[in-house]
Amino acid sequence: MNVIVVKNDQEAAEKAFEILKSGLEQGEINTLGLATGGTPLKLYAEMRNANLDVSNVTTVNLDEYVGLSADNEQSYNYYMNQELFNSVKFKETNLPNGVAQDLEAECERYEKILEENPVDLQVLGLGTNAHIGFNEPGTPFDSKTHVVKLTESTIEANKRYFEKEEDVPTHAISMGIASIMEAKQIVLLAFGEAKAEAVKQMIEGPVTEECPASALQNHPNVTIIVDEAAASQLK
Ligand SMILES: N[C@@H]1[C@@H](O)[C@H](O)[C@@H](COP(=O)(O)O)O[C@@H]1O
Repeated sequence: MNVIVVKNDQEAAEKAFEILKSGLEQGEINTLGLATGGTPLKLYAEMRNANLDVSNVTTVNLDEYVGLSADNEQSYNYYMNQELFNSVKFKETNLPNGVAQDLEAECERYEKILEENPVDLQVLGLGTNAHIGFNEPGTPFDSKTHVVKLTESTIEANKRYFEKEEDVPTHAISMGIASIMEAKQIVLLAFGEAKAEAVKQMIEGPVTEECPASALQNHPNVTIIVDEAAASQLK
């Protein structure tokens, strides 16, 4: 794992953007894997301001809440349109459909998209319990796209984006750990004291399904960009 410690989230966004830009310039990125949450916001601002030509690039997102449609402001579909897709024109964009009638069929549909569009560069955030995508502790490392029951700790951490805790969906559709590990290159960002324990376990802890992000220790090309607060528990 290549670990880079930076001063703040702006510096992290610039570093991640450099990696993305050089991959695009070298024609290495046909499919870009994207994440949501607060963490990648400044990276998406860099992308909006850069005049990138991504007209040949397909995107795939990690996850979506079950029960939220694309016009719901809390949905990840809505977030991606607002933060990126309305301004940066990709060839094609993909997210799971959180309001699909048949969720199992939706997972299969999404996994097929991933098979047809192998991810060249995957951007990841990190949950406070070390989840990646919405793969909570205990998720098998061989998991593909699946329906997830969110843990109390994730609902607690994510309620800041909702009016009240009861509004946070209890389930999500997420790319599995195995789906994420298929990416040729991974860039994970994490900021703030609240992520410090998860960062430590991801990098220095044992590789175990109890710590989903520890799977990344087995990936051949991972760059972790953290600010000083998130790095504060590293040896
Ligand atoms: N499913 C998302 C993840 O993809 C995200 O990386 C993480 C961190 O969120 P934030 O960046 O808002 O701290 O939690 C959410 O639950």
